[in-house]
Amino acid sequence: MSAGETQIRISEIFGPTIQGEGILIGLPTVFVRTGGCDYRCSWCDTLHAVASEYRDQWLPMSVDEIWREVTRLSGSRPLMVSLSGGNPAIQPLGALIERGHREGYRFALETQGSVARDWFANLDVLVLSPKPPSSGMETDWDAFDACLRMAAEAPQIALKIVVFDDGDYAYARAAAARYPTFPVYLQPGNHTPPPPDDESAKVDIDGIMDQMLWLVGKVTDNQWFEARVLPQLHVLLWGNRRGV
Ligand SMILES: C[S@@+](CC[C@H](N)C(=O)[O-])C[C@H]1O[C@@H](n2cnc3c(N)ncnc32)[C@H](O)[C@@H]1O
Ligand SMILES: Nc1nc2[nH]cc(C(=O)O)c2c(=O)[nH]1
Ligand code: SF4
Ligand SMILES: [Mg+2]
Repeated sequence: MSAGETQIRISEIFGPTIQGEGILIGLPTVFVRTGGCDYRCSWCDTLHAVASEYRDQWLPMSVDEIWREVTRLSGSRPLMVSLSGGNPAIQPLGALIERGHREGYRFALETQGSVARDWFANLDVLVLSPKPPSSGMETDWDAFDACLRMAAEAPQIALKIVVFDDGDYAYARAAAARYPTFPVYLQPGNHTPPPPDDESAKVDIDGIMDQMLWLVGKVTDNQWFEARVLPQLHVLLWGNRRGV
């Protein structure tokens, strides 16, 4: 590593798998998951990339090192790279995106919208996932708007909102009404998120299906015809396993 070279805190890099959520669902993707988050959602399904007790599992990596792993996993064939976390926006990812773009890769970023970066402008897809009341977090809409301003040039912007209950549903409707031009994806909450130390933790698929049916009933009963309701496909396929 040369002096001053950018280091990015990485929790895991995995794939190719399919994108299991939201606007890119089904698309072959390599995931680059950064470590660390400025939020602590009560139901976070990725605590191994959030909680400070897992910090020693996060490796500082250079753009070169990350890129070598992405190209190894993808067989050097350009595909969609999803930057997730934790909150990937708290890491310096601009140079990584530039590097990948030079080789024809595309980049999507998943973030809660609490931290805006100028390099959002270079993303191909920005997925903003503001957190509803059941998460225990409060949305700073000024910060959220700043993220949108930074990404004004990004070709695709989508909202993805997790819904566990009526309060979350009302929040999702209000958030969507604030940003009527963006597609909105509603995602049923997984109420059995994996404990970080137990990769084989059981998932309650029947419960998630019930949640999905309830959510579909809500949008159809309320005639919210712009909303799209999608489950976490990777959870249906592989349960609470990590790295899929
Ligand atoms: C783990 S987060 C990482 C990126 C970023 N911190 C965020 O929250 O958008 C990726 C996505 O998973 C969703 N998610 C987290 N825990 C979940 C759960 N228990 N059930 C359903 N979706 C969940 C988040 O809302 C977010 O849309
Ligand atoms: N297949 C798959 N799709 C995903 N979509 C969002 C994910 C995430 O954890 O950010 C995720 C993930 O971990 N795996
Ligand atoms: S913002 Fe995302 S990564 Fe952070 S705690 Fe919430 S769901 Fe987990
Ligand atoms: Mg996940």
